[in-house]
Amino acid sequence: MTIQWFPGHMAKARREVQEQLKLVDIVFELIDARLPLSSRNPMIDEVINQKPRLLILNKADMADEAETRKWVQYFADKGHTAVAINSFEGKGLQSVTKAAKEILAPKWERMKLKGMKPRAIRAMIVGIPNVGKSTLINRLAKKNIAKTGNMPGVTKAQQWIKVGKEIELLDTPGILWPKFEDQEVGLKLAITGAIKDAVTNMEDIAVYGLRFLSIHYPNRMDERYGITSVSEDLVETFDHIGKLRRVYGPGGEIDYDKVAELIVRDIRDQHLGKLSFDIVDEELEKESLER
Ligand SMILES: Nc1nc2c(ncn2[C@@H]2O[C@H](COP(=O)(O)OP(=O)(O)OP(=O)(O)O)[C@@H](O)[C@H]2O)c(=O)[nH]1
Repeated sequence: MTIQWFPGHMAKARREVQEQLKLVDIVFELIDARLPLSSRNPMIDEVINQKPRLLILNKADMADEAETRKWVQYFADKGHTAVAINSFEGKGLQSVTKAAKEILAPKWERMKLKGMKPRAIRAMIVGIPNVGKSTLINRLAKKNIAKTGNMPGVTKAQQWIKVGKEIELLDTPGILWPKFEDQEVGLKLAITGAIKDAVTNMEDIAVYGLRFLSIHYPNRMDERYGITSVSEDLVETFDHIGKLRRVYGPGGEIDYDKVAELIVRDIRDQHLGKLSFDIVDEELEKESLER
């Protein structure tokens, strides 16, 4: 689903999430395991405020496993529990319920001491578009009930989905906007397919992808394209890949648009393996320079 994020829509999305937040004990913040920073809503801390939160790194099947492990540790160091899952195949779902119970254990203990009857934990999922919110809801509910997206102007009664005995999940996820201000974040969202191609230039995405690979995954690039770096003259690199993969136009010349598409498709379809585009060590370095 494509959403145009105009200021009015952002304000409405935020209001809706804040209304839903009143109903729940914990927020499941869904992020893309390939982009644990770039796929987060820029205002998320403010929106969620002090509500307990579990970070869920979804699509872990497509991310670099070593990076994902480091990201889970990174968030733990910042005081957030994070789990990595694959909603598509339903892998790691038990870690979600287990972590939610652990996060809320002190509160439940306090309730028990006050003589209150134990009840199910109420949760909701929040995340940017395309991060897998509906897929996860369906997986947790074990049947197809989540609607994709919400319709403007239609107020829908909230429904609770039972997840085992101990968790109740709101059937409508909170959809918040991605980061826009940073061009690199935009390219990262585009290369993973989180942003629709129509709003981004395919050549820019391909060039970004190749440069990223040459820095972080040169061996994978070598295996696929027989090169480990991107030439100063981009035409040279595109010619090389075009010839290698026989991407010719009707006149026998290299078709650069198609070469760009091929590179992006190769990356998205994992022909270069599992890739992460937010790199923990880079982030830690940035943070240490800012200090
Ligand atoms: N490989 C993989 N694909 C996934 C996973 N989770 C979701 N997907 C795919 O990601 C795409 C988006 O999933 P949705 O569940 O529609 O995402 P959403 O966050 O509900 O999207 P919006 O309705 O746009 O807000 C779909 O093609 C899913 O099949 C996962 O863990 N692994």
